[in-house]
Amino acid sequence: MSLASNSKVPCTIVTGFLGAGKTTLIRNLLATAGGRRLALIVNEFGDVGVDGDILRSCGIDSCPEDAIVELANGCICCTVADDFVPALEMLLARPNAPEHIVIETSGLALPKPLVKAFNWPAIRSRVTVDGVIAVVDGAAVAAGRFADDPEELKRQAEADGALDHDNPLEEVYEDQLLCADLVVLNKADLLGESELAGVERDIERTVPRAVKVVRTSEGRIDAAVLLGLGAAAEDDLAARPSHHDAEEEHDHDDFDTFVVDLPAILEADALISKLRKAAEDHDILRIKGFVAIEGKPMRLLVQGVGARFSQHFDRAWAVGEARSSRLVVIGEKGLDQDGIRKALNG
Ligand SMILES: Nc1nc2c(ncn2[C@@H]2O[C@H](COP(=O)(O)OP(=O)(O)OP(=O)(O)O)[C@@H](O)[C@H]2O)c(=O)[nH]1
Repeated sequence: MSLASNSKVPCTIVTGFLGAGKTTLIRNLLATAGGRRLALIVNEFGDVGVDGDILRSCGIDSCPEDAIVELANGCICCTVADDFVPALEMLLARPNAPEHIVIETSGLALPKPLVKAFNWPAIRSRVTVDGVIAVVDGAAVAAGRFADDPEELKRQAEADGALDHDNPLEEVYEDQLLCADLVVLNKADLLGESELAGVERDIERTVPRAVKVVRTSEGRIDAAVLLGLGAAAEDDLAARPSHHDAEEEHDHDDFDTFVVDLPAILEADALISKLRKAAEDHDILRIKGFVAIEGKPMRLLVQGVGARFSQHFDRAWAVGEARSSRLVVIGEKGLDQDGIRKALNG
């Protein structure tokens, strides 16, 4: 490695589909980073910053709150010039410059445009992509979330003879895997050995080059495995094919997001039942946010991935903080916003 590349600040890009466990993995990484001075860029597709809030509340000395930049409301792959590069420059200019920068992309972001940005003159002499880590929701892969729907393909073939209308989820999932230096097969706790082996085969079929796959539960993997891969991915773009290589620009037209503000909640379990039913009825991909329960001093963090929900009180409402309930909903284009709002407000 040359002297110049030695002096570059290594950056790790954490990618992975909606709800795969990126924030959970990064929380764990912060806790095991062993005093290394870190900074974070956290990107959300929906316009309520939930992940940044979760990570800020970790209270880890080596990653103070002001070293965490949140870029909500869209995918950073589309706002590289306006948001991502300025955020990186801002972190590099901090008086206590970070030793390593971790970037959590939104679950719908394509990692390749971000890796490409590391070749921009404004930053190329100062940063390098230490590695792209793709977090995979093992349970979602095993359930066929990212596979083409054979029925739909058949229907389209009969309608217009076209066979190229892939599942849009598959396209995002594959783009993320194809860019990876390390694949973290997460949610292993939800799968048996044969399902895990099946998901591993699926990953190997998708990624033509040899990429290490490690199994995890709750993103528990030592920081030493994640940081220091030394990939310099920005010098190696040709090995990372994307479904969007031929396009100047891409969009995320296949997906929709909106925010639901809820009235006073009396009881958490009843809310979760309602959310689960709405997620099933409307095929919602992701729901997350904070909820105020009447009479409770703590706020409830609600997380839904497909129809799987979890919730816990994550911290007390601060003095003067508005106690409101807001959830981000993400799904494929055509989500029935009115129907979902009605179901949740009813
Ligand atoms: N059972 C199980 N649940 C997990 C695991 N890892 C994460 N989760 C849960 O999955 C949900 C989503 O986890 P996150 O870490 O927020 O996922 P994410 O990839 O950051 O989500 P987005 O940023 O919205 O794309 C949360 O409820 C987590 O507690 C795991 O290994 N096993």
